[in-house]
Amino acid sequence: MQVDVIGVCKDYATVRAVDEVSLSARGGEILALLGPNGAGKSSLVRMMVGLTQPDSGSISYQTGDVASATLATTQFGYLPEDRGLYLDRTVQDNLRYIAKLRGMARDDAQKSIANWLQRFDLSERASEPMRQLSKGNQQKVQLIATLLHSPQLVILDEPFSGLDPVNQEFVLSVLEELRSAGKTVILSAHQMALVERMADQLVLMNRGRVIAQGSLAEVRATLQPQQSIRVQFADTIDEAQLAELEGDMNTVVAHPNNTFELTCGGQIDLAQLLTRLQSLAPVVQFSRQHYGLHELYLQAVQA
Ligand SMILES: Nc1ncnc2c1ncn2[C@@H]1O[C@H](COP(=O)(O)OP(=O)(O)OP(=O)(O)O)[C@@H](O)[C@H]1O
Repeated sequence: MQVDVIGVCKDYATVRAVDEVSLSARGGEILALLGPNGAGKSSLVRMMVGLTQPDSGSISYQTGDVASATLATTQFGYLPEDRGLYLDRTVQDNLRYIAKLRGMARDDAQKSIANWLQRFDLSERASEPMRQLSKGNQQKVQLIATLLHSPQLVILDEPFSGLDPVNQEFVLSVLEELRSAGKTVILSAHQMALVERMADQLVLMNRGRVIAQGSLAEVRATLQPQQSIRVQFADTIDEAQLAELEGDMNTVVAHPNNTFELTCGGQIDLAQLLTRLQSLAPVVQFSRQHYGLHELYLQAVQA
């Protein structure tokens, strides 16, 4: 299924929560929404699953040749930010209830529930009230409730929150499995290292707006992060000479062994910089630090 969000805005009383957001999520792809608290991620996903309506713009869904402005409950699974299962009811009762809401036949529901409980290592907890489970295990039951009817579109608001590293890895593998099965996966998350490993498309939001989107390489190109360069000269150099280059640099930090850490803007011409450095003394090492998603994100939202 393809989800197309075009120029969507959403206002609450005094705040524009979502501001002219456009994106396309496709089958067989994981799209990750990233952004600080209050960036508008939950407001956006709530509109994508039809819980609220955009004030302007449009959201449409395409399955094969069939386009629609709405989703049937069987077509999507949604993990809400404020989790919604009944704490006094057992794990099994909760999941049966959700399966019924999703239109599953009793036998299919039972099989799917048993299968997912086993995969999430919760089979033995099936008859316990939700309240007795740890936060992480409650979260796993919520995930099962989202996936048990095998929806084409899976939308997860912070699926990793409350999970320990082992369970985060497990959920990551489940999401990759969904992608391999051709499902459309949209999630919001704060765990950059996990997102960087799995997402095909990133949508970085801040104050309701998209500030960068695309693959990690495309996001990097859009944000043009600062470059951090390490240079080592063969001989001692006159630091005053290096300082003359400082017009181009944000910072120059000296280290032992004629080594310097240079920080400069994203657009600097590295070949030209190297030539200029070589005019000071022979350069024996010249390397650029690789920025991961975490650093890109921090630079972007703190700008
Ligand atoms: N129901 C609501 N009524 C009024 N304001 C709201 C409502 N829901 C969200 N907001 C506001 O809209 C903005 C975006 O909030 P939203 O929850 O979408 O952000 P988020 O990116 O999901 O944040 P978080 O990472 O903290 O979950 C915030 O300023 C928030 O206070």
